[in-house]
Amino acid sequence: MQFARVNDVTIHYQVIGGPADRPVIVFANSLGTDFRIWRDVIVRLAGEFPIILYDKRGHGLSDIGKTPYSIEDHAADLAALLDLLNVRDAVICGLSVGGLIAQAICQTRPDLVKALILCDTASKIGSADMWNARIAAVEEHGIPSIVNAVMEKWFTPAFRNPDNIAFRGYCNMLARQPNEGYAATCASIRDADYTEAAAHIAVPTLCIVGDQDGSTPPDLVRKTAELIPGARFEVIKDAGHIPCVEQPEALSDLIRNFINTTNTAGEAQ
Ligand SMILES: O=C(O)CCC(=O)CC(=O)O
Repeated sequence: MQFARVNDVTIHYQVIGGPADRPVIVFANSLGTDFRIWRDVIVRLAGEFPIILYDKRGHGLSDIGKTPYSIEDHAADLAALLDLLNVRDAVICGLSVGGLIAQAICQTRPDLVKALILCDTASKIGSADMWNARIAAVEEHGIPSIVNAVMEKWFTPAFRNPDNIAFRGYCNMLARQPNEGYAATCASIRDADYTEAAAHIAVPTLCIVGDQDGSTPPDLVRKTAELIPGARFEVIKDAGHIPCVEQPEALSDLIRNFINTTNTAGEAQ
């Protein structure tokens, strides 16, 4: 296990070595998850690319830190971690709030970003009312009280079969995140809007969405892709909000193909 101290929080991360002449892929996960959600993608891409995974503050084995947070706080943690690891020009693959963090870091630290993969995310996610209701539910009754509702957005009905032990495991993953870190991250999503910034993204970008995503549906992700100059847009079949869990092969193929067809000068071919 690897831990780093950045911005007064302990961050849990993992580095998986790969060919030095290939870009580093940095995976930033979604609300209420830790970096284990990428496992089935990592086993497919390991050996082809160096890989970095991490738990954002308030999630997994990372500290909760001082709350509330902003997306810029999350982005500053990731930037500090990459500085510590001497990483520049990475491909940042962000899922949902991880995609907001990727958009933020693109603005604040463009030297760290060679390309963006925005997975099941948007330039703005949800409304203030929706996030305030979610924060109130978590503060009053804890994350377990919202697990069933959230799972309907995360996964397709086929995956939500009660006999699917992986489904049970991901319910546990969400329920066991710290309430305070989860609620603080909800507030950071509520307050983030990268709609104006999207037009200024100057790196090759791939936007991906599961066809049954209930949190950031295909139309929302398509609209975000349309705001970003030259962005590609792909839909993964039979997936909800977390395609790295439900359709890891399709997602890995899209990531590999995107990187392999993006030249070192930073232009999509
Ligand atoms: O998944 C995220 O990072 C935020 C978007 C969302 O609303 C997902 C959820 O419902 O948990």
